[in-house]
Amino acid sequence: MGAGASRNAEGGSHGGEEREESLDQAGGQLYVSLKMENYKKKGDIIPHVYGSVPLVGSWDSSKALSMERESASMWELSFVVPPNHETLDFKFLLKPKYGYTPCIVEEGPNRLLTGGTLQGDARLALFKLDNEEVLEYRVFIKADKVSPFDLAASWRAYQDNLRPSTVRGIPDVSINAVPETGRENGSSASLELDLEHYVVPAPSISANSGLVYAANLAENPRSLVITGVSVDRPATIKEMEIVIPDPSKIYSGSGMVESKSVGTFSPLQKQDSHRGLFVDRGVGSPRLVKSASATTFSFDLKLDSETKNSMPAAAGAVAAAAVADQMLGPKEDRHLAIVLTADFFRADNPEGMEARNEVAALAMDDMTAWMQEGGQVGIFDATNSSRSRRNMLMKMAEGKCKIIFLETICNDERIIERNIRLKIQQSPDYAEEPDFEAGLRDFRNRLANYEKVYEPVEEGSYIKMIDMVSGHGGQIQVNNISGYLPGRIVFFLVNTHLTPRPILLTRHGESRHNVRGRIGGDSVLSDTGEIYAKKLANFVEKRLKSERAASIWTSTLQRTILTASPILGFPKIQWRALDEINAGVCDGMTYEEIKKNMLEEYESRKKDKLRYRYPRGESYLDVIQRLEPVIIELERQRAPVVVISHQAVLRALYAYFADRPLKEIPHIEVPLHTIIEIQMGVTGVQEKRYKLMD
Ligand SMILES: O=P(O)(O)OC[C@H]1O[C@@](CO)(OP(=O)(O)O)[C@@H](O)[C@@H]1O
Repeated sequence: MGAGASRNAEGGSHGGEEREESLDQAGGQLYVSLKMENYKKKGDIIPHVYGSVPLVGSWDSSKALSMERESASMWELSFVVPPNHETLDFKFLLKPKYGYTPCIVEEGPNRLLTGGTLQGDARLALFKLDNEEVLEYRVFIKADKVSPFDLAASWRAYQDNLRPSTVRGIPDVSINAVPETGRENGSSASLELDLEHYVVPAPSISANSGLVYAANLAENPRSLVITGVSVDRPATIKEMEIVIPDPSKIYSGSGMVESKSVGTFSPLQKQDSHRGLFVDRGVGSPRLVKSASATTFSFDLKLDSETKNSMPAAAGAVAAAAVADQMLGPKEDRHLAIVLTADFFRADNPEGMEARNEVAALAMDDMTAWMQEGGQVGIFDATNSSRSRRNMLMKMAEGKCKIIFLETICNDERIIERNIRLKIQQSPDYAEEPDFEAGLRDFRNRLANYEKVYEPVEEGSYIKMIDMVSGHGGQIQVNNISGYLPGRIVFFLVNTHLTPRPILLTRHGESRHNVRGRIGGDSVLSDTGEIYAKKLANFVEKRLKSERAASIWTSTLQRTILTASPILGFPKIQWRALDEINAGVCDGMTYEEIKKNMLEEYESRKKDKLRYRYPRGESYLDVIQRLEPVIIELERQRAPVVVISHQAVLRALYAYFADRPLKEIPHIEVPLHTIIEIQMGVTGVQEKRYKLMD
């Protein structure tokens, strides 16, 4: 493992107190490595470990952790002790390879690890067999304080070397191999083969079930979906966009993030009644509307401007950056626009050109008006492939917003071909074209027309993303970009992609605190919660059976870790950022108790649940802010992720993907024992819910 204060069975310390303390502060955890050595051949007996924490069976020998054979004579087991368990009592026991009995517990007192130090000096484990024979094992115990980064690095090393790690239990990063004997889920926990059986409609308030959020309709070029003009096929496709921030609107005197919103503006939205308002899930944006006629469009903008005093759905990442920008960045960069390029009318069609410029100007006007009302980052979604068009936009933006052009270039014929096909299949542009081949011809002609007028961006501030779609290699060029928020936008763009993959969100199984109506805390699962954990494992096994690269993310609280524990065969990663909202002084209380003993607090929360911060705890806005790295990491992942977290946290995450307004977040329904599947991909974001328990 990586750096860390290390103590071995001899009680020697390999790291100073100072180092240990700094690891504690960095969220270090105790990584325990146990080895047992015995040269006598006892192949039918397997050493196990059981002890005082749920990870090692809570003194239930049937839940003891089995050690792995490291060599002919050596057995090994590694695990990470939950941060809340300062002390770990444990013992070794022997179990037969087949069946549970006899189960022979080692002689002598319990072994005790306190704060990383082993008490006592028991370097032998003695087991009395039935025939009075004593079986002797040499014991090696090592306890290291490790940071989550060390654990993540160990997982990466595992991936690089394709060598199964023996780390098990509940580390920040762990891998549970699927045992040869298969799962031991009880029958009450097994699921139907057909997962569709468990599908339930999303609650009406979320209103997004079955609805496609038109996020990034095609990887390249996004804006081509808005056109209906015929031309030839180019070898490369290019596009650009602009973003506009207004940090002045996002920072209130109270020190909280007050507002931030991101919008996507397409010139064609003004004239094409088929088109929906684009939603860029990555940065939050105006709400999706199914029909974006001029009226709907302005109505939608109005909706957004009404929320100008609130940050839009889970835009914590950008908001944090914008707050910093406000404090640290240049004051003149009030607004920022990202402009898409790649035109759709023929250059030799003067009427078309005029109409096109007119709608572009109208959309730009809309965007700047929206900014005046509180909008911060706007995405001007058009092709803008000629210098003259870009000049026009820059002139219009003068004194109103800062423009960053975003040009994406794709030289990969296969990706272009895939996108063209997706476009014909899924875009409303071709909804009324029954002949797929005719659609293809039309679109290829259109692309050829873009090529004729295309002039690479070489002016102003720009970001060029070259061949970055596949996730392998590629290049990003950044010119004349400064300020915290533009920097964060670059960071976001580098990490985001449209590879289709599901994200499964679920709360932990019912906890004992849930049963008693107590908030927060770190209780274990109720019996019902344990059944859910098994059903979830069953579900994940079926749903992700061919997805070996998938991973399971939990918080650092027991109820999520225990919910994840029956899931086998996938790496598990703990995130402190996924911990439940910190209820501060109210932690462990029921809502009734808060009302009775702290009426003012109760009322304040009721009045403004989003901004209310528990004394010595957190607000929803705080939770949203701390989710930034999780969101970026979820955007970056190309394989499925199962996120097992908590009510408040999942409300915020869900709102980000479903593009729900900020003010709704604290009230979004995220029931227990329900899986929300978010399907990410080139056609936007789709949602499906599964309810595993009645
Ligand atoms: O913001 P509210 O609606 O109080 O919901 C958050 C609460 O949900 C709870 C359950 O009441 O979350 P969870 O069980 O998912 O960890 C509390 O721990 C938490 O304080």
